[in-house]
Amino acid sequence: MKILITGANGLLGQKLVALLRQQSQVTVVATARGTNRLADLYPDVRFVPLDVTDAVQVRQVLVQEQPTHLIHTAAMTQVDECELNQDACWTQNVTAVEYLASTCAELDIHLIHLSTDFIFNGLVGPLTEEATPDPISHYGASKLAAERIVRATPGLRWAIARTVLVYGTVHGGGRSNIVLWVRDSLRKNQKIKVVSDQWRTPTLAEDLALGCWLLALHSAQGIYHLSGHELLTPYQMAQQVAAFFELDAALLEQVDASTFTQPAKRPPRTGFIIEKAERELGYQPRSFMEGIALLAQQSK
Ligand SMILES: NC(=O)C1=CN([C@@H]2O[C@H](COP(=O)(O)OP(=O)(O)OC[C@H]3O[C@@H](n4cnc5c(N)ncnc54)[C@H](OP(=O)(O)O)[C@@H]3O)[C@@H](O)[C@H]2O)C=CC1
Ligand SMILES: Cc1cn([C@H]2C[C@H](O)[C@@H](COP(=O)(O)OP(=O)(O)O[C@H]3O[C@@H](C)C(=O)[C@@H](O)[C@H]3O)O2)c(=O)[nH]c1=O
Repeated sequence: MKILITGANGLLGQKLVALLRQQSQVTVVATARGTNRLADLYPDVRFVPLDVTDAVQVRQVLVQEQPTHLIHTAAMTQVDECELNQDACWTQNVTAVEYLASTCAELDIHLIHLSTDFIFNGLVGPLTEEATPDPISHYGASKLAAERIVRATPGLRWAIARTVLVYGTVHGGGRSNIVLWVRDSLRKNQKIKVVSDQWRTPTLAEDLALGCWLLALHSAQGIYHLSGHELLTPYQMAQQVAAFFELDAALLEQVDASTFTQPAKRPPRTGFIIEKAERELGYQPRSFMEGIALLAQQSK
C-alpha cells in the first residue's frame, strides 16, 4: 500500500504520519502546503509539498506518486474564520475536493475524506451515519458540499470519515484543542468560561488516525462515524482535564453557549454513534480519561 496524506502538518495529519510509518506494508507520502513541520521528528518519511487548492499541483503530485490510497485531512478548520472568509473556506474545503476526487477517480486511488459533526444542526444527537445533514455554519455547509462531491464523483472508490471535536498534542504549533486549552489556562491560574449546554463525543487524534488506517486497510467504502464514545459537555471535559492534571477546577466558570458572541453558530448537540465502525472495522476508541493520559505522557 502507498498512502498519501494531505494536510500532514495538521493535528490528524501528524498522527497519521506517526502511525503509518510504523506499518511495514505501507509507504507513506506526507504532503502539506508550505514547509514540512515534521522533518525533525520523521526525517525518514517522504515529504512532497502540496497545496490542495492548486489543480495543476494536485494532478502532478498524484500522477507522480501513484498512491493506492489518499487520506484527505487538509481543510480550513477554524469555524469562525470560515464564516468571515467564506470564499477562502469554499476554495479550501470544497473546490480542493473537486480536484482530488476527480483525479483519484481517474487514477483509481481510494479516497478517504475527513468530514465533521458540523454538517448537522445540533437539535438531536448522538447521530448515526444515516442522520439527515442540515448545517448551520458556513464551515458545516462547505464540509457537506465536499461530502456530496465525493459521493457523486463517477468511478471513485471512497470512504467518508466523520469525526467530532478532535484533541491531542501537536508538534510545531497549529490549531489548539479543548484539552490543551483547558490544561494550559488552568496551569496559568486563568479563569475560563466553559460551555455546559453543548454535547460532543470528543475524539483522541490517535484514535481517529487508527480509524482512518482501518478504513484504508479494508479499502472500506461508505460513510463511517469515528469519534470517542462518551457524550460530554465541554464543561464536563474541562472538569476531567482539571482532575487529571490536579489543577484548580474552581477556575472553570460554567456558562451557556448563548453568552458567547461568535461569528459562526455551533450545533448544540452532536456526538456520534460509532457502532458501524466498531462492528465493521474493529474500531475501539479510548475513554476521554485514557485520551488525556496519553496526551499527558506525550507532553512530558
Ligand atoms: N479538529 C477538529 O475538531 C475536527 C476536524 N475535522 C476534520 O478533520 C480534518 C483534520 O482536521 P485537523 O487535523 O484537526 O485540522 P488542523 O487545522 O489541525 O489541520 C488542517 C491542516 O490542513 C492544512 N491545509 C489547509 N488548507 C490547505 C491547503 N490548501 N493545502 C494543503 N494543506 C492545507 C492546514 O495547513 P496549515 O497548517 O498550513 O494551516 C493544516 O495543517 C479536517 O478535514 C477537519 O475538517 C472534523 C471534525 C472535528
Ligand atoms: C473558545 C471556547 C470554547 N469552548 C468550548 C465550546 C466548544 O464545544 C469547544 C471547542 O471550541 P472551539 O471554538 O475551539 O472549536 P469549535 O469550532 O467549536 O470546534 C469544531 O471544530 C471543527 C473543525 C469541527 O469540525 C467540529 O467537530 C468542532 O469540534 O470548547 C468553551 O467552552 N469556552 C470557550 O471560551
